[in-house]
Amino acid sequence: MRFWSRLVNWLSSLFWNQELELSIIGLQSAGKTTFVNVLATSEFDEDTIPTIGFNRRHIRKGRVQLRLWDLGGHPKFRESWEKYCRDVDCIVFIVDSADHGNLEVASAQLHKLLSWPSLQGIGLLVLGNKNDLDGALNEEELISALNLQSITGRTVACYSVSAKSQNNIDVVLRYLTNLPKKQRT
Ligand SMILES: Nc1nc2c(ncn2[C@@H]2O[C@H](COP(=O)(O)OP(=O)(O)OP(=O)(O)O)[C@@H](O)[C@H]2O)c(=O)[nH]1
Ligand SMILES: [Mg+2]
Repeated sequence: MRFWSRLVNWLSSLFWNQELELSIIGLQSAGKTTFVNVLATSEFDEDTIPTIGFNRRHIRKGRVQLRLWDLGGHPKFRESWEKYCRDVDCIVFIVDSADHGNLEVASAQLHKLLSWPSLQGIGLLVLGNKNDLDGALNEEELISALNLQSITGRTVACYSVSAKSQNNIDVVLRYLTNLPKKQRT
């Protein structure tokens, strides 16, 4: 029975709308809410306020409905990240790639989160945001600074983006809307 219902779900996903559940995490001020707003409206809105807890957002892109958890990055909200990442299809980690002083903390928080057994195998997309700013790390430098090469047992992708100038946002959107559901290895 389980097999048949899975087969029917898979076949329908080929022809009808797909839903993808994503969690957007990262330190405070990395630009998570800004990024989600840009995905939704294609416009940069400078007037974001720090996210308290989380925002739930649903964004339709073609056949794909993105169901997002935009989580607060302040230290007091980080303990709850795992709870919102357990059942997602992909974890999106956003980092301010020009904020060199916070890269070590960002890396530590990311690896701490990924060590949860409940998150084993869930795909990871790392976005180095704010590449419009001087001194922003490129993708290669980000991979090294966040020690992404040490991550095993899951699919990892990394892009340098700017929510402000919308640089590479189309590439990220293409990546997300082509993700298979429950991208677990
Ligand atoms: N220069 C530049 N500034 C950006 C970019 N993206 C976001 N910002 C700015 O960064 C600041 C923080 O953005 P938010 O989107 O609120 O950050 P957040 O990660 O949601 O922060 P929390 O909700 O506190 O976790 C705002 O002033 C944004 O305008 C970008 O690509 N470039
Ligand atoms: Mg926010």
